[in-house]
Amino acid sequence: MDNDIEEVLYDQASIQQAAQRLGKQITEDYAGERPLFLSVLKGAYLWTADLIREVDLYAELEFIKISSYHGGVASTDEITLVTDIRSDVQNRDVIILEDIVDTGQSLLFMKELLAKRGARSIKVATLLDKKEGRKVEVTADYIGFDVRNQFVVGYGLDYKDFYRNLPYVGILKKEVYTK
Ligand SMILES: O=P(O)(O)OC[C@H]1O[C@H](OP(=O)(O)OP(=O)(O)O)[C@H](O)[C@@H]1O
Ligand code: HPA
Ligand SMILES: [Mg+2]
Repeated sequence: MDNDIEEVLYDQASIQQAAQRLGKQITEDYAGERPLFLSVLKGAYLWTADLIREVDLYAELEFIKISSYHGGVASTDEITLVTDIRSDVQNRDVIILEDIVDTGQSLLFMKELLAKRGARSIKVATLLDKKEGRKVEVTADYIGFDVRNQFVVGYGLDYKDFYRNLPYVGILKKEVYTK
């Protein structure tokens, strides 16, 4: 797999540092509260595992599965809710956990869904923020790293459902998806 990577952007150590930094911030910001972490599958599974272990709060964890890329390198602009949560988010302080915010459409979908269901507050902690990719206006509150407008994989992020198990985030060589 390493041969398919143009450049490693963030290795395990820098991702751990980002998790520690954001975990500490969330712990301070939510002191005395019991937030609900909502991890967006599949991409956010590793980030979720690392980030929440850096948070010292009575927090709950739920998973929701949505999809828009269907394995490709571009958003289909259509969000499919694959697996919903069963718990009630009404009056809850929800922290959405994402691996990446790119066009922003997945995040906007999530925010609208939670708002409609009566969440008290909604914040977002993302490992990567690709601001140049935005098609809709939406922002994250806790950001690990800003990335340029290139297709990245690893540490949860996929191309055709592969590369999620790379222990780092890297730029996928163009020839891998243009051939
Ligand atoms: O800001 P956007 O352009 O909407 O892109 C961000 C979303 O796209 C990816 O999910 P994907 O649809 O690939 O599903 P996956 O997590 O199962 O890979 C990623 O995990 C985010 O959830
Ligand atoms: O750059 C990306 N890589 C993998 N998945 C993604 N989903 C949105 N942007 C990306
Ligand atoms: Mg994907």
